[in-house]
Amino acid sequence: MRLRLDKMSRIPKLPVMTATKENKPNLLNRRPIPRTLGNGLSDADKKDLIINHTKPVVRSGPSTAMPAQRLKRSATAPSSVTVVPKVNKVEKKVVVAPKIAPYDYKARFNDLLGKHKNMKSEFEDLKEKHIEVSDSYEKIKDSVQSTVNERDRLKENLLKTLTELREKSTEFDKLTVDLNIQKIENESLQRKTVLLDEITSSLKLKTAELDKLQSDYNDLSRQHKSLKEETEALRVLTDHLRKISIEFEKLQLDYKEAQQTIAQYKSEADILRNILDAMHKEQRELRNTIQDLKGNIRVYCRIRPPLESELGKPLFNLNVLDACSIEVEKIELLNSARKGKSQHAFSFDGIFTPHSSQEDVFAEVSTMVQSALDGYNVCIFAYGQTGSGKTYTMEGGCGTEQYGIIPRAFNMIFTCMDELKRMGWDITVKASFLEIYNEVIYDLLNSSKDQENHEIKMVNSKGSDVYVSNLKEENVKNSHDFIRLMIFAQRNRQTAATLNNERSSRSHSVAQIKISATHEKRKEKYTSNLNLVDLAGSESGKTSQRMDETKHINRSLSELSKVILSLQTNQSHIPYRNSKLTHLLMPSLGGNSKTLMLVNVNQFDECFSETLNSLRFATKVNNCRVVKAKKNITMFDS
Ligand SMILES: Nc1ncnc2c1ncn2[C@@H]1O[C@H](COP(=O)(O)OP(=O)(O)OP(=O)(O)O)[C@@H](O)[C@H]1O
Repeated sequence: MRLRLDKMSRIPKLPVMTATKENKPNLLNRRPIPRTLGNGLSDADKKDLIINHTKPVVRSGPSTAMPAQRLKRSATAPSSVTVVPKVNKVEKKVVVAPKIAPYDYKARFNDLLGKHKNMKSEFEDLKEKHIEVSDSYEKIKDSVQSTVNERDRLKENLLKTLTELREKSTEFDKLTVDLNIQKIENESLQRKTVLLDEITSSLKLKTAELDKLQSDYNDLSRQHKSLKEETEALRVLTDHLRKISIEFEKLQLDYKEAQQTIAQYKSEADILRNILDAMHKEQRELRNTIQDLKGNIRVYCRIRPPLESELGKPLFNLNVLDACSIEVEKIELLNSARKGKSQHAFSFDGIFTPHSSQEDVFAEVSTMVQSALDGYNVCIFAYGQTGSGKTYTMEGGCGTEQYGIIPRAFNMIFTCMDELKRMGWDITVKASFLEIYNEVIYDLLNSSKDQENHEIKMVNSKGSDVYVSNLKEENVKNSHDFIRLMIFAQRNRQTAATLNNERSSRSHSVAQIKISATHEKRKEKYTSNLNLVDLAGSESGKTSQRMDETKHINRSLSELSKVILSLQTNQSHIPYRNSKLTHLLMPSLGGNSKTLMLVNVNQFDECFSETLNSLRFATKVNNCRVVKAKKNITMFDS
C-alpha cells in the first residue's frame, strides 16, 4: 500500500483548471476563421480586382502587391490553420500601347476590345483558379472540420482525463493523508504493541508468580489446616497422655506387682511343664506298655456287611461270642462230600461287626498311629479275600465319615503335630505310595507308563531300615496335601487296574509315611515309619482263575506268615527277603516295631472256606508275640 502511494506521489501535480472564460484554452477562444480564398482574398478584393481590370491602368511596373487590407488579414490569420496554397500571381505584361488619338475611336475601340479580351481571358484564368481554390478550400474546410472534431474529441478526452486525474489526484491526496494518518496510527500501534508485549510478558511473569504464590498459599493453607488438626489432635493426645500417664503410673505399680506374680507363675509353669512333660512321657510309656501287654502284633477281625445288591445271597452262621471272639458255623448239606456241621471259634484283639463304623475301627487303630508319632515303626495291614472290604477299611469311601484308616491316620498325625510343635518338636512328614504286583514294585506317585526300576535297599549297614530306590517321596504339610496325593495314587492304581484287568485286587498297595521329629532343646530326634498296607486278595489256588498272580500273592502272603512265625518262635533268621512285601515291611515287622493286622471277612456261604483260611492265618499272626518294641529315639549334639 505504502509502495503504491509512494509511486503515486511521484506523479506531478497538474494545475487545477477551472472552466472560466479567461482560463479557457486558446483553442476554445479562437475566433472563427474568415472565409478567404485560397490565397486569402476576400470578396471585396475580388471586386476590386475586377474593377481595376476594367480601368485602364498605367502601371510603372509589374504589380505584385496585394491590397493592404488583404495582406493585413492574412497576417492575422492563425498560424495553426493549415497553410493555404498561395494563389499564383497573375503575371501581367505591361504593354505600352501606342498613343491613340482621342478621336480615333476605332482604334480606341479596338484597343478596348483587346483589353476586354485580355481581361476576359484573365477572368477565365481567374475563374479556373477560383474553382481550384474553391476545391482546395472545401478540402481544407473538411480537413479543418475533422481537425476541429478531432480536437473536440481530444479536448473532451483531455477534459475527461483531467477530471479523472483531478479525482485521482484528490483521491491520491486523500489516500496520502489517510496513509500518513495510518502510518502515524501504525507507528503508535506498533509502539502500543511493543508496550502491550512488554505488559503481556510482565503480566505472564506476574501470573506465574501469582500461580506459584497461589499454590504456595494452598500448600500453606493445607499445612496450616493439617497443623491445626494435628495441634488439635496433639491437644487431645496431650490430654489423653496426661490421663494415660496417670494410668501408666498406676499400671507401673500394677505391672511391678504383675511381674512378681508372673515370675511366680513362670516358675510354677516351668514346674507344671516339667510335670506335663513327665506325664506325657509317662502316658506314652504307659500307652506303649499297654500295647506291649496287648502284644506288638495285634489282630482285629472285621466282618463286612452285605451290600444291597448282595442281600439275597445265602450266608453262613457267624456268631460274635464276645468283644474278641467269633464263631463261624456252616451246616454242610447231606448230599455233599462233607456232611455234618463245621464249627470254628476264633479269638483276636478285637472284633468289628458289620455294624462297626470306620470311626469305631480307627478308635482302636489310632493307638498304633500314636505309637508312630511317639517314634515307633508301625505297620497296619488289611488281609482278606477279594471283596472282603480291605480297601474300604484302609482307604474308605467318599466323604469324611467314610474315610478309612489311611486318611484318618494322617488327620491324626497333623492334629498331634500341632501339639508336639507346641511342646518344642520340629516335625516333617513325607509320604510315598507304591504297589507290588507280581513281585514288581510300581510307584503310584509316578503316572508315566515307563516306570523306573525300583529296588528295596538298606538305609545303613545295620540293616534295620530300608528304602525303595527311585520312589517319589512327597513332603506333606497338611492333611489336604495328603488327601490330594492319596487320590492321585488311587487314580494311578485304577488306571493300571483298567489296563491290567482287576489288577488292584491282585496287588499289594502300600502307603508309607515317614515321620522325622527333632527337639532342639532336649537334643532328641527320631524317625518312624508308618506303613499302611492293603494286601492282595488271599484266594486259594483252587478258586482262582489267574494262577500266575495267585501264585505270587500266595507266595508273598505265605512269606509274610513265615516271617511272622519266625518272629513268634524267636528264630535267629527271619526270612524277610523271600518276598518284596516282607522285605519292604521288614522295619515294621521286626522286634523294633508294632504291627496291626485287620482280617477282613464276609459272611457269604460261598466264601466260607476262604473266610476260614483268612481267620486261621490271622490266628497264627495273633499268636505271634514279638519282643518288646523299641523306640527309634536318639540323642544328638548341637
Ligand atoms: N464295612 C463296610 N461297610 C460297607 N461297605 C463295605 C464295607 N466293607 C466293604 N464294603 C464295600 O464292599 C465292596 C468291596 O470292598 P473292597 O473293595 O474294600 O474289598 P477288597 O477286599 O478291597 O477287594 P479287593 O481285594 O478286590 O481290593 C466295596 O463296594 C466296599 O465299598
